[in-house]
Amino acid sequence: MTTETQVSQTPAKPITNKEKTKAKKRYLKAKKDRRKRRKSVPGLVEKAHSGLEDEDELEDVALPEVPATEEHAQAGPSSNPDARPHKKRKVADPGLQDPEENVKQASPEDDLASLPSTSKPVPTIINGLPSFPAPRRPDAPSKKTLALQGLDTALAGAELIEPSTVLPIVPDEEDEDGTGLSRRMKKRLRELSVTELFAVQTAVIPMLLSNPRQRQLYLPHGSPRDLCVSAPTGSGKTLAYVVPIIEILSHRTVTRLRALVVLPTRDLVMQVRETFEAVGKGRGLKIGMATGQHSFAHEQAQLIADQATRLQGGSSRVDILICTPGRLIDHLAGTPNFSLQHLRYLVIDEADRLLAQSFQDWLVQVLAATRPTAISDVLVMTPPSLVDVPAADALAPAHRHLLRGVSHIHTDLDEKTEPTCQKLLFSATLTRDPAKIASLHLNNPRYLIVQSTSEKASPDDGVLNLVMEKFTMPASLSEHMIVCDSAQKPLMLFYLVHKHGVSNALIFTKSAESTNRLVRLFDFFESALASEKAPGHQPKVLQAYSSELGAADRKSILERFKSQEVNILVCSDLISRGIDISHVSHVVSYDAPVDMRKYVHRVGRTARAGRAGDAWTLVEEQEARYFKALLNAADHLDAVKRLRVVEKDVASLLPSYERALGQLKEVYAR
Ligand SMILES: Nc1ncnc2c1ncn2[C@@H]1O[C@H](COP(=O)(O)OP(=O)(O)OP(=O)(O)O)[C@@H](O)[C@H]1O
Repeated sequence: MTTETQVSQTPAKPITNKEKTKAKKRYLKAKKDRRKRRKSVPGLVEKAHSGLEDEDELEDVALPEVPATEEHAQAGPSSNPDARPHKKRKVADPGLQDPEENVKQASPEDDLASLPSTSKPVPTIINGLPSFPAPRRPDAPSKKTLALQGLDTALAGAELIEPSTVLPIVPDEEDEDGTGLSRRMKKRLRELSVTELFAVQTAVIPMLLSNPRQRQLYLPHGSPRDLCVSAPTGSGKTLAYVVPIIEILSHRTVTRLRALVVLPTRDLVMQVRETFEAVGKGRGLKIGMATGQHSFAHEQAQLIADQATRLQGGSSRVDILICTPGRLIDHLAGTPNFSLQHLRYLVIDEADRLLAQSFQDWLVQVLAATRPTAISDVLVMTPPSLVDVPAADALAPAHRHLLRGVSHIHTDLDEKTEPTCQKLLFSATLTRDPAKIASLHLNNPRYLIVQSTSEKASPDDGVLNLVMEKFTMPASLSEHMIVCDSAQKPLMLFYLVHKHGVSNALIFTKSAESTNRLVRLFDFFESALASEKAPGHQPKVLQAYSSELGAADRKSILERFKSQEVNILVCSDLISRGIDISHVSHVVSYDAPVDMRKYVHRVGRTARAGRAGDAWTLVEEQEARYFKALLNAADHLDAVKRLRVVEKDVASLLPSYERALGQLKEVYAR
């Protein structure tokens, strides 16, 4: 302690300049010697790098000796003895140099000079070891490549059908045209004004009818191939499945539930039922519906002949059942003898919408019901009062092993039996989701895509368009959009109605609230306009159509619209899918759709079966970017023409509009 204090207290002896110079000389000499020694001992640099030398030495060793480029390496450190020592730079690319190698880098000028004309990075040799070119980030795969990755092989090999394809129906000769249609069916179709088959029908009908084996009701030793069809709105998908089902089921002797058609809404069920009734007229097939419109007991009585006896083969009053998924599940769970074992066809129309509905896992339950279950399961599912007497009654071939009391010894010669249920999926916007497709357990499926192919298009393009949601629109459809302030939307609608002849129209809004408000304003506007015009002026009749209305009201409104008593229906997306009203000549999206699928289905309510139609979308200014991006992503922006409306275009409507607005405000104030 004292020593330390003493030392610290002793004043330091000043070092003279002469002594400083001597010390420096000694230091430089030692340094020079060290360098000489190091040059004579190869591998010292590496040693230094491994931390055996002190930092000062490392710097000295590395700086002049490591060239950054090949040129420097070849020239060697002595090629330019006058060159200024390079400044130490940070290693720019960690992939190019090991950051731990504290080596000197070339100056930027040297870098540029040393780059070959191709400007590609040149391997650098550091002390004999090559350094590799800087790793380059590979180009991102194109959207096309990504979209085609992991595709279902059946989808990748989809068959494309040109939308303009038609096939005239030759009335007299049976199957002269290769369609497999009977003379009777051709006659019926002509009575219904169907004189030619549309594109989707030319592909689907022969596929289901022309092979005699396919016409059988049971195919237990070779299940039929399933079918997925994507075709534009209004292209005739309904007849594509209704006609073959009627043709094949007409050969049946006993009534069994052999065709099940699942649709997303009650309105669609009724519409498809009408088509079945019309095409199957006089064939003796019984067609039933299950939508929940009637009481459950009433529906049970309509569907099942014998609910009292437990029949393993099931019991059915109908050959064809058209239903919504919810009610179907109710019957599977709670209707005795309701069985899907005899199903020959399971049709899922508007398939993408239905597959998106997870309601009680309806699809899993339906598929399970088509397959044979173990006898123990049958007994568990049977109401207790019926357990004792499971009477065998015409089990489907794939279910025969469940037959009680009949012993069967299995041998190697037994062929495996499968249910004969053939799945047919239809949509204008078929799903591309591999998980959803997988959930259907499709049997060796075939994909058909109705889509125009340009000469330049590759065979992949059709599939790619489907996968990338570039859906085909009806050729006879004209599309327009008006970008306006949100407050101007009602005025723009009135402008379309009165200046562009928008009538026989469906107007889509985003909510029931929006529908009600619009209908009120429209009524006020029409009365105000009528009071201004000549006495003969006929105001337009507009009616709301929403889920808030009862089934009977909705039916009556649709009928009044079909008979053109009502000129315009204002509705939600409830009827944006599938509804077929031939005289709809205009569709207005009063509130712009939020996705491309919705857009496709809405505009598809017009321009059906080759008829002309116009679709209009009112886009609020703040939505314009999003809406255009949506169309652009589907390669559809160019098809939608922008209509610019200026003040003078709407000037004559303004007085009535302002009066109507005043009246609406009063109503809401109350
Ligand atoms: N071959 C045909 N000849 C004449 N009209 C036809 C023919 N096929 C279908 N139609 C008519 O075309 C209209 C549209 O048919 P459908 O409702 O089956 O279309 P869709 O493809 O199911 O449309 P969406 O995808 O909108 O449900 C119907 O009115 C139908 O009667």
